[in-house]
Amino acid sequence: MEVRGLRKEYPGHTAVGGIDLDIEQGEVFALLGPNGAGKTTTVEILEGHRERTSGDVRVLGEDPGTAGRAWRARLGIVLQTANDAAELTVAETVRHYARYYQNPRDAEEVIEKVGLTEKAGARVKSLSGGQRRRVDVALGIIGRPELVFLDEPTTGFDPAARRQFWDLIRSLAHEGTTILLTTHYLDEAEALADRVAVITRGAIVAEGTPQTLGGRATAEATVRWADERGSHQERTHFPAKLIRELSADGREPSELTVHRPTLEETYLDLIGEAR
Ligand SMILES: Nc1ncnc2c1ncn2[C@@H]1O[C@H](COP(=O)(O)OP(=O)(O)OP(=O)(O)O)[C@@H](O)[C@H]1O
Repeated sequence: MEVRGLRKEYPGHTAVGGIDLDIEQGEVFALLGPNGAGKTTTVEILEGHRERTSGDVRVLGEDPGTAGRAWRARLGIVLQTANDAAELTVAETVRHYARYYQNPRDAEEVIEKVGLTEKAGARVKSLSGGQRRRVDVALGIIGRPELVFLDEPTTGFDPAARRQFWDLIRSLAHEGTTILLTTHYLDEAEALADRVAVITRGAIVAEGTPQTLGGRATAEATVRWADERGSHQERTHFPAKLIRELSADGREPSELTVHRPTLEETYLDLIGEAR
């Protein structure tokens, strides 16, 4: 996917102010940013669900503004919640959506992948919020999409369901599916994404791997340790050198830790929020 100079203007308000993005096939890419930053607007333009004001956009080789049904069938879109089929059971709903695609995944397999096998016969409307969200995910992947858009996919999931969902995303990526995800959970971005971009006020302020975003990997480290004189901490760009000095002549500094900014701290710095 290639995006160049993407802009979306609303009367009196620029929601997306000219962003560039390149996402490779098979990549898991996370879009991070505070409420109102422009993530959903961007994603909806890429999905072909919203018109852009200007900029060049290519998704699976086509312009989402003009691409047709055949293109759409190659996408998997996890909507914020498809409640229209709530009277149907989980299995009926998934089978129903499968019929829209030429080469769908097996419905039972997808239900199992999202961890709803025990609820396959239950009506969608009887499910909990997190279970419904899993149905949304099932519907997003039933058509064997080449590219999946996930807008805050794990909101409302319990911790075990999130871990299970992460495994599912990893297995899709392993099969070569491209994934574009928005999330407010930094641990989710760190666990899943090959690359992340931070968007704030309609602009991308940083982009990179979760490990290196915003200079994280080489940021000043805080080294903490203790000795007979008490606890110490020192900030340094050269933690290994400091530790070599501390452990000279065979001493072993106790309670030794090296802390570099977490993804969350880096993110909060980037969006200009005080830690
Ligand atoms: N139809 C619209 N008309 C006018 N302004 C809009 C419209 N849709 C979105 N906006 C504005 O565009 C900006 C970006 O919104 P968007 O939904 O893309 O943010 P977001 O990053 O997805 O936020 P969140 O994390 O809350 O989902 C916001 O300031 C929003 O108020």
